[in-house]
Amino acid sequence: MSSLLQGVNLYLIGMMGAGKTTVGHLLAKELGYGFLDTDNVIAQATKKSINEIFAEAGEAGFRQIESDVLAQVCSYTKLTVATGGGIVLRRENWSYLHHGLILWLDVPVDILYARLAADTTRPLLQDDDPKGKLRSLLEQRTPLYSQADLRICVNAEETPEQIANKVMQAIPSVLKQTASN
Ligand SMILES: Nc1ncnc2c1ncn2[C@@H]1O[C@H](COP(=O)(O)OP(=O)(O)O)[C@@H](O)[C@H]1O
Ligand SMILES: O=C(O)C1=C[C@@H](OP(=O)(O)O)[C@@H](O)[C@H](O)C1
Ligand SMILES: [Mg+2]
Repeated sequence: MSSLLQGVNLYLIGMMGAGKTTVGHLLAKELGYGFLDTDNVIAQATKKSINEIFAEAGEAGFRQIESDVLAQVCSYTKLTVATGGGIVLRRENWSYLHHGLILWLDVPVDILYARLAADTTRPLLQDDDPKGKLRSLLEQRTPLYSQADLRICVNAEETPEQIANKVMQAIPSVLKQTASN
């Protein structure tokens, strides 16, 4: 499969809690690729947590660092990259993402909420109504996530391993489409 992707990076996009980091790890192993998580790269580079960056620089400050990191990351090959859920917001990020194959993990809000209800590491969810916030973010971002090359819909029962298998099976169909275009 690694030779089939010919070193082209795989970028995972989707909402907070969609499983980009979890499934991304598994896909990297399957593809024989390296793995990067843009949030982890940001935290390592700044020596700050995502919460600290949002508190000190605001969302706009975080988005700038996120774009800078993505610009660096896309100069490498053979990577599976788990992105942050808001990477789709900036137009310039799409020019980087389109260097690779873009995969949307599409997960319903109820599942996202169940996974993240007790999580304190997503600053945008530190809200009086986190479920409503997830719903409005998903509504706002769906037209953007829809621009992915491949959309994988996930249900509540599917394990990360099953989702990774589903992605691996779906990748050839997208490559065929690209080749015939
Ligand atoms: N398929 C899954 N089934 C159950 N829990 C999952 C699944 N995928 C991810 N999780 C859990 O959901 C939470 C968010 O996953 P994560 O990979 O960090 O998502 P993202 O990077 O998209 O925000 C983590 O606690 C993770 O263990
Ligand atoms: O959706 C978002 O705007 C964000 C998602 C987070 O990453 P995950 O999608 O990995 O949770 C992180 O980048 C930051 O908290 C902002
Ligand atoms: Mg993540």
